Amino acid sequence: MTTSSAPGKVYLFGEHAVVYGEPAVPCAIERRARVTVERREDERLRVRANDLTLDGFTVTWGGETDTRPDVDVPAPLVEAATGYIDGAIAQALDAAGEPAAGFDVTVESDIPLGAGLGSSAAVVVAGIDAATRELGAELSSEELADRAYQVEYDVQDGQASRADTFCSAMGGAVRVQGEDCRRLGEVPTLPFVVGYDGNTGDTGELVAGVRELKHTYGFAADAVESIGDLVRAGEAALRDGDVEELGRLMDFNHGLLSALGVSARSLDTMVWAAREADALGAKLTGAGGGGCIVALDRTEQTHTALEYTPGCTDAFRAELDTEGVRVER
Ligand SMILES: Nc1ncnc2c1ncn2[C@@H]1O[C@H](COP(=O)(O)OP(=O)(O)O)[C@@H](O)[C@H]1O
Ligand SMILES: C[C@@](O)(CCOP(=O)(O)O)CC(=O)O
Ligand SMILES: [Mg+2]
Repeated sequence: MTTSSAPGKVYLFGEHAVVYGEPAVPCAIERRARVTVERREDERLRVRANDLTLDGFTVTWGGETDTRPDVDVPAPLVEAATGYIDGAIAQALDAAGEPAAGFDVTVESDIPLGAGLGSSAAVVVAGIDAATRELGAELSSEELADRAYQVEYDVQDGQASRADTFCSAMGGAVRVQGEDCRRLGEVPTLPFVVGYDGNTGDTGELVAGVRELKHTYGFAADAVESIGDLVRAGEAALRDGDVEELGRLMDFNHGLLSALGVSARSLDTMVWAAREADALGAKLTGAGGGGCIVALDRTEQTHTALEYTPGCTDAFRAELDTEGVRVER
C-alpha cells in the first residue's frame, strides 16, 4: 500500500491566457490531495473518494466486465473516479512497463473540488506517484508533472496548460509558458487569503468560452495578450519583492478575466469585499465561473470581511507550500 500527496494552488496571475502560450505564475498552497493505492489480485479498479466537502462514494469498474455502474453520487466525483484516476493509473502502468494491474484507490482531499484550487491536478499527480511506487518504480517530479499534464489534457478535451500539474508536482511558486516550466527561486512572503463561494466552474466549458471570444473579437485576443504583459510586469515585481505592485496587478488581472466572461457575481462580490477591506489586490483563481478568489492581505481584515460576505461559504489563509508531491508512507 502506498500513499502520496500533492498540493493545490492559487494563481497569482495568468490563468486562461496560459492556455494560449502566455506566461502564468501559480503558487502551491498548503492544502493537499492524498491518494492511497493498493494492488489487487484482479485487474479491476476500485475507487473510494472521500472529499471533505462531500460525503464520498465507492465505485468499482474495469476488468472483464467493463460496465459503468449506476450510482447516485455527484457527477464530478464519478468523473474523477473514472477520468482522472483512470488516466493516472494508465500513466503509472506505462511508466512502470506493466501491461495491466488492478488497484484499490482511496482519494482524500482538503482542496475544494472544481473551485480553481487545482484539485484535479493534485489528485492526478499524487495518483501517478502512488501507483508508480506501488508497482516498484519511481518517477522524477518533472516526469510526474509531464504525465499528469497528459491526463489533464485528455480529460479536459485537449484544452489544458502545464501550469496546474507542474505546480502541484514541484511545489512553491512556478512560472509556466507553453512547455517551459520552471520553479521560481526567492519570492517575497505572499499573504494569500482565499474566499470560496461553495460553487464549481466547469474548466473545459470556461476554457472553450474564452477560445470562442478570442476567435470572434480581436479585442478579446488583445485581452489575452494583455494578461501576458501583466504577468511579465508581475515577474519583475516578484524579483523586486514589491508586494503592493503584485496586488495592483492582481486587480488588473481580475478585470481582464471578467471581460473574458469567466467571473461570476459571487466571485466579484468576494473580490470587492476584499478590496473594501484594504486587501493589496484580489482576483478570481483558476478557471472561474464559481469557486475561489485569492487576495493579498498582511492583516486579518480581508479574512474577517470575507467571513461576513453573503455568498462566501469559507475563507482561509493559504500558506505557500514549498513542497510538491511527496510519498506519505
Ligand atoms: N477529492 C476528490 N476526489 C475525487 N475526485 C476529485 C477530488 N478532487 C478533485 N477531483 C476531480 O477533479 C475535478 C475538478 O477539477 P477541475 O474542474 O479542473 O477544478 P479544480 O482543478 O480547480 O479543482 C473534479 O470534478 C473531480 O473529477
Ligand atoms: C483555466 C486554466 O488556465 C486553469 C484552470 O485551473 P483550475 O482547474 O480551475 O484550478 C486552464 C489550464 O491552464 O489548463
Ligand atoms: Mg483543474
